[in-house]
Amino acid sequence: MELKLDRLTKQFGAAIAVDRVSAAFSPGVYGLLGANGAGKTTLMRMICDVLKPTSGSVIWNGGPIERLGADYRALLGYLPQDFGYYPDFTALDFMLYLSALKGIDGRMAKRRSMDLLDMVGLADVSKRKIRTYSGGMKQRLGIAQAVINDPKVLVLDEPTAGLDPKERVRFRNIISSFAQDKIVILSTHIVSDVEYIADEILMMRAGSIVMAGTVAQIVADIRGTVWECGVTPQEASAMAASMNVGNLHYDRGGMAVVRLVSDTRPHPQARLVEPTLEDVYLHLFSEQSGDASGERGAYHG
Ligand SMILES: Nc1ncnc2c1ncn2[C@@H]1O[C@H](COP(=O)(O)OP(=O)(O)OP(=O)(O)O)[C@@H](O)[C@H]1O
Repeated sequence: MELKLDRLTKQFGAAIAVDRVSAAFSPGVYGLLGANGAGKTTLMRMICDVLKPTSGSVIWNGGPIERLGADYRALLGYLPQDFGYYPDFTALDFMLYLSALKGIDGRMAKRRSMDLLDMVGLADVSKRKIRTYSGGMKQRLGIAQAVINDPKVLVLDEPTAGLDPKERVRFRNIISSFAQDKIVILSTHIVSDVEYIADEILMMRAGSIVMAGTVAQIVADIRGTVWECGVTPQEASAMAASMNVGNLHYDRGGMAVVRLVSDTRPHPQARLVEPTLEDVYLHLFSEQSGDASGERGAYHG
């Protein structure tokens, strides 16, 4: 079971939204991390065969998906960013409706719909109209509908948008439980959404995958360059203006504690600290970090 992207490219007029992305996915959870506009949605829409690439291809088990057509879509589950929910349907009716569209027969559809609604914690409210659901409940319904056909490939585009921290945790746990024997690709710009559940992280910037690997591999890349130091507020402002400062907070004594990425010791009091995925993200996506894709070279699978 393998999904491959081969120099996948999408151009809108003169703008290149996705630029020769190559990657290979086997069962597991992949976190596609990138700032707004990095090209995540465009990439996912091509993976789901709802947007034709300008060039390059998506290959499922050795065959380009444009040749597989409906056979490929039958093994795909997709939660788009702007998912339409039919507010006057109940969750159960909505699941049954989608089951019918996917050719799942009546009795089986009902059992599976109820099982999935139960799994995402909506069994008790399955007969309530979707318009009465909170954002988190709608997102959980979004996941349930995406897996109604027991997909081999599950693509979730910013599935945690609008969720509170508790719902995010719940959502991550649901995804982890679904992920066995499936390829799950999940896009987000929130590091903690994927830090704990992704087997592999793909960092996307300006249409390219600029880094890929396990959290440990990615983090190792900047080990020895993440510093923390306590400085005066004036020093903190000067550092923020000229260096790649990530987190900054003021302690009770009025001193600033600055966390930053720098190849050299940024301040006499600075001490090296263990890097996190958030440090890598802030480093890659900070405006001052220069062209990280050029610096590190785009990753082509
Ligand atoms: N249909 C379109 N026509 C023209 N430009 C587009 C179209 N879709 C996307 N783009 C452009 O392609 C680039 C990538 O957009 P995309 O939505 O894929 O990014 P993203 O990483 O998913 O961001 P977000 O998290 O904001 O959705 C952006 O510059 C966007 O304006």
